[in-house]
Amino acid sequence: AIYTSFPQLPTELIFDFIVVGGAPLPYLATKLELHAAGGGAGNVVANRLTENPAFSVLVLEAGPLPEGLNYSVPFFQSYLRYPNPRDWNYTTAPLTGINNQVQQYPRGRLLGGCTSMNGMQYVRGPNSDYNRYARVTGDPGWSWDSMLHYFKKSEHWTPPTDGHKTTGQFDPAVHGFNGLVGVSLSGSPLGLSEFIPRSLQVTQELPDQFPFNLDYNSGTPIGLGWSQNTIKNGKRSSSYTSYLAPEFIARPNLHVLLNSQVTRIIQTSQSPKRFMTVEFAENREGSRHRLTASKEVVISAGALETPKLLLNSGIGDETALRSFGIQTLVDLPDVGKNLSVHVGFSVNFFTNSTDTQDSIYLNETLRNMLLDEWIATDGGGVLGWSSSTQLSHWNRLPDSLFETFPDPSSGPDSPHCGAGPSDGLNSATSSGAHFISAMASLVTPTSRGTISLNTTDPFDQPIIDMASLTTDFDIAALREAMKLSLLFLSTPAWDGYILGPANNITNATSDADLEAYARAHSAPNAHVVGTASMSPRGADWGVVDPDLLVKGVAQLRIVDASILPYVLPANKVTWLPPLKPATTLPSFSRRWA
Ligand SMILES: Cc1cc2nc3c(=O)[nH]c(=O)nc-3n(C[C@H](O)[C@H](O)[C@H](O)COP(=O)(O)OP(=O)(O)OC[C@H]3O[C@@H](n4cnc5c(N)ncnc54)[C@H](O)[C@@H]3O)c2cc1C
Repeated sequence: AIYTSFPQLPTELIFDFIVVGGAPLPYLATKLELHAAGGGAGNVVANRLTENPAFSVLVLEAGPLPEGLNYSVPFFQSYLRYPNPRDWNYTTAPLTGINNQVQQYPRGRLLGGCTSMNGMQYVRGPNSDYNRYARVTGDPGWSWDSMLHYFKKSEHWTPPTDGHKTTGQFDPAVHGFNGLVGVSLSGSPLGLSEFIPRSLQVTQELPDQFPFNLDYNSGTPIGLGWSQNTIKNGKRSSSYTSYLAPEFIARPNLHVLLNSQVTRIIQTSQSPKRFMTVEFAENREGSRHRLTASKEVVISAGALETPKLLLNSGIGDETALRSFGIQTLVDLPDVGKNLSVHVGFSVNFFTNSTDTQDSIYLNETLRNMLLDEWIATDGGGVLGWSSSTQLSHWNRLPDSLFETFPDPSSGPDSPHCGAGPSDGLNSATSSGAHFISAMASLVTPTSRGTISLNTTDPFDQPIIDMASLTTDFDIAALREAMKLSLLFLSTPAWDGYILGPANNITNATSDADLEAYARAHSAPNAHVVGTASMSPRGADWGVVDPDLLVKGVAQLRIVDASILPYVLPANKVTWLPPLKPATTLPSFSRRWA
């Protein structure tokens, strides 16, 4: 059952497992299935554990349910951005690499977490990155060959809503057809008349830089291919809609308590150290409640809240904890360190096409008409697709860059940058114009940030130091990524389609100009990981072992994105702070061609 407040929770219940927060990425979901015998992850853990009627599981979620059409209609994901009462509404610490900007940073505070409000792009990442996880942790269970089976197990490949023939748009051999997370190609006609054929033409005009890739989720993502999204029959497929679907919520041994933020986990034994009790409250002023698990506490609070929760519970760096007057119960210096996040921005061009997604943002009548269609056809039409892009590409950067810098990628099949043109601005706008956007996004960042306490009040946000673009490599690499994006839009394929650039990009003529442009327009994007990183069993660094148990503690597991030692080069910009593009047309020369 789902309860919305603590008094509704039946007092006679006893829980084997208490899960804090719930919303793993698809790839984490699969990993937890890999470890189903020993533990699990967020809603996935709760689902898989309660397959066994002998286990009783409680999920504690800080936020409410995702209610309302915006959470279900894929295209409306842009309307879920800041400010949103179901978002944590964070702001970053000043971003020293991005001209000291303080930026909004979105995170879902609702059941399903970010999977209930994200961009829905389904991108697994390269095989060599999983093999690096296996190498770095000493656990072959993290290798691509081990994971592929679980990717397939978690996935429910679904035909696009328009029923078009998908031969040549994906490789069925690498997909799963019987799992719980819906994945599909676009069923939307948007951009079909011009944008998509022109984009595909680029793969013929510049096959070395932009080869066509049948399926970027096959383990070798380089090239341009058809986007795959976690959408099922034109509706968002989140960890809530899939792993907590009504047939699972009906299980008598699965309980979800909403509006309950865990404020601390409390030590219950010294040798071995156990933290089996969770303390939680509805809000800052609310009464503190406590519940104790008999088998495990499983933390799935995400890469920002998990380290904060550990630190407030006395698990972290002794010196830092002492400065806040918190007694150190487990000295784990790496809690909150190693934050790794993609960074990028969108280069926007005016187009003379009106067949772009801007029309839907600009025209309320059209929007309502499309919504009527979506409702009447139960998910059909343009709104049944995420408001990002139908094609994506991933690229390696030029070898010349690695004469100066070591290559941070996991191997030759792993990209450094993710891009992909978008038919329209990547965010809702009222600028009155039509755009084509070229995302430039660095997906192998070498900058590392931190999450640290700001105060000891668990209802205060932590200090979120993303540290984006603070290494020489990162800024040089983003500059090269930007050149690639501009190159993509410079080919004859776009003749008669692109009118000229917005955002003054033509003023950037030298590398120094491009870097300045990147620093002025970039944002750390929404794919933060690494703040409670895995390391080999017995290592004196890291926070969890490869089976995700917290080092030095028994029966306490972390199963969210914070455990990944490196961010996967597996996505591109899906969120940007609101853009304010110029509405006049600057002069434009195709200098990048
Ligand atoms: C705007 C946006 C767009 C994105 N687009 C994409 C995309 O297109 N494709 C993609 O793969 N990824 C995307 N992502 C990233 C992806 O959604 C996240 O990486 C992923 O959801 C992280 O999962 P998680 O379980 O680590 O944390 P989260 O999804 O953040 O879940 C954590 C959950 O724990 C709850 N919680 C936190 N603290 C507590 C506490 N103390 N007590 C109780 N509950 C707590 C939270 O409310 C939340 O429900 C996007 C993210 C955002 C924000």
